[in-house]
Amino acid sequence: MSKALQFYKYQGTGNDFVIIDNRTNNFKNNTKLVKKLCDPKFGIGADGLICLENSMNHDFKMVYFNADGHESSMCGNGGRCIVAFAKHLGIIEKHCTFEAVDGLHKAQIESNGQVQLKMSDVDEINNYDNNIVLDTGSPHFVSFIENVENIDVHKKGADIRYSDPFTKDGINVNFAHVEKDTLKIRTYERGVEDETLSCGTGVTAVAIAAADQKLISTNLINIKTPGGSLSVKFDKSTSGYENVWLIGPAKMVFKGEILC
Ligand SMILES: N[C@H](CCC[C@H](N)C(=O)O)C(=O)O
Repeated sequence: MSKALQFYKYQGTGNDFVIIDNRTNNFKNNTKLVKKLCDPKFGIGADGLICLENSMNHDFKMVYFNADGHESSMCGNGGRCIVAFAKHLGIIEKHCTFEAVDGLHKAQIESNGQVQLKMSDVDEINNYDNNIVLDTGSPHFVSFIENVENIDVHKKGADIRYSDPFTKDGINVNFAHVEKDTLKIRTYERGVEDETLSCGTGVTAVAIAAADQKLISTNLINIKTPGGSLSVKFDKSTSGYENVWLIGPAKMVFKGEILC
């Protein structure tokens, strides 16, 4: 017997998510169900699915699933969207602290509706064949190139994501171009296994990699993705980067019910 599931659809610079208010714990996730809900033909369609759940000591808890149905690492755009959703539900006003897979995140909603999300500190940055590998809550491979418009992101991204040493755990692959202090980025996302219009942890990774490579001279960076504009700010720390914030829009597109 099918049951009606209430859901909300959000997007943050075109990275889109099914969001479920699961404070009652009624939504029993499984890989097959999450994959179907994220499917554009047999379900709602999204890059990922997010459950908002109760937390003992903080405003709420975020549980993130990639479109392949598997629970995954931190989602920066999804983190900004769940904050906007928590405000919609009346759980928070302007500031919040929530639990996620990579620890606690502070966030605040600006008067223009943009959401500032505090990301994890970055303490390890590795070079790999003139590229950069780092983790901003999700693992990222960053390649600075001349022309991001013409690259085949799906093919080149999959080639790297399924190559040793990345094939076992996967990695998100970002192609970026620096123009003065603005970055243009396109991302192949693990777990979507395709290019997404934007990737929040990816944008954060590229901004920090550009600073670490001294390709930019500021610590407040404007980033253009195919889905829209984001900003990243951070401070240098003794071991890497801290006070890392991802800033940008997070919008409810629609809400609905789906039989499942
Ligand atoms: N697909 C990513 C998680 C979501 C990242 C992205 N949607 C973001 O905004 O950070 C991974 O499996 O590492």
